[in-house]
Amino acid sequence: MNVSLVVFQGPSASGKSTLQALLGLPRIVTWTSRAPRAGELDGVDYHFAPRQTLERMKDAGDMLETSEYRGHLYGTSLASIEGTARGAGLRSIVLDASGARVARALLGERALLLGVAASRAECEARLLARGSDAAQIAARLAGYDEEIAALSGCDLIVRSGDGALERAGEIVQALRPLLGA
Ligand SMILES: Nc1ncnc2c1ncn2[C@@H]1O[C@H](COP(=O)(O)OP(=O)(O)OP(=O)(O)O)[C@@H](O)[C@H]1O
Ligand SMILES: Nc1nc2c(ncn2[C@@H]2O[C@H](COP(=O)(O)O)[C@@H](O)[C@H]2O)c(=O)[nH]1
Repeated sequence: MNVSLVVFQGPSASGKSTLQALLGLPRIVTWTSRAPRAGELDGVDYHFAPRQTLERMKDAGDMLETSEYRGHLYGTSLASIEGTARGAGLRSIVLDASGARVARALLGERALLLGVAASRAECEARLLARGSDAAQIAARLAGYDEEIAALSGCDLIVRSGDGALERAGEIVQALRPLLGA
């Protein structure tokens, strides 16, 4: 069975978006009610919208799935996933464990669930470097153990350890043949 969607899953700051960018596949952009971080662009990193907009989309049946994370609503629109369900080429997406389960239910083995792991200390240091304050770091790391445990549902787990980001490039090179990418 050919993979049509690579789903990146893992704790906050484990390196999901970094690996996704290095892999260089077309990305499915999801929706969020949280504010953009410095450098994040609307329509590129996320579709940023007020919670009411996401709730209206959900009520109208326009969302494949939604998830609450640290006081904000996130969701994958049906429109964004439509081509993938029809088999229109390999794409990637970053989702939490509940979203990954929905992708698996929709696409079966055509979804490759890729777990991204890093130690709690590595995630903490990366969150700090990203400019998160102590309360934000504590809130995000509160889910760390559960998010690591949830990686057991993934097809493959990669460790995005600290140090040179070139190591992440090596991970991606190892993945390409598996994906036919
Ligand atoms: N292997 C690595 N070594 C060192 N730093 C890394 C590594 N991977 C990612 N980083 C850095 O850690 C930060 C978080 O990475 P990234 O945004 O990829 O994580 P994420 O899992 O997508 O995070 P979140 O779920 O919180 O959005 C970024 O500043 C990134 O440059
Ligand atoms: N189930 C979904 N999870 C999503 C979606 N978009 C992002 N996410 C996950 O949310 C958290 C937090 O993301 P962040 O950008 O604020 O750090 C992270 O685990 C993402 O994987 C979605 O549409 N559905």
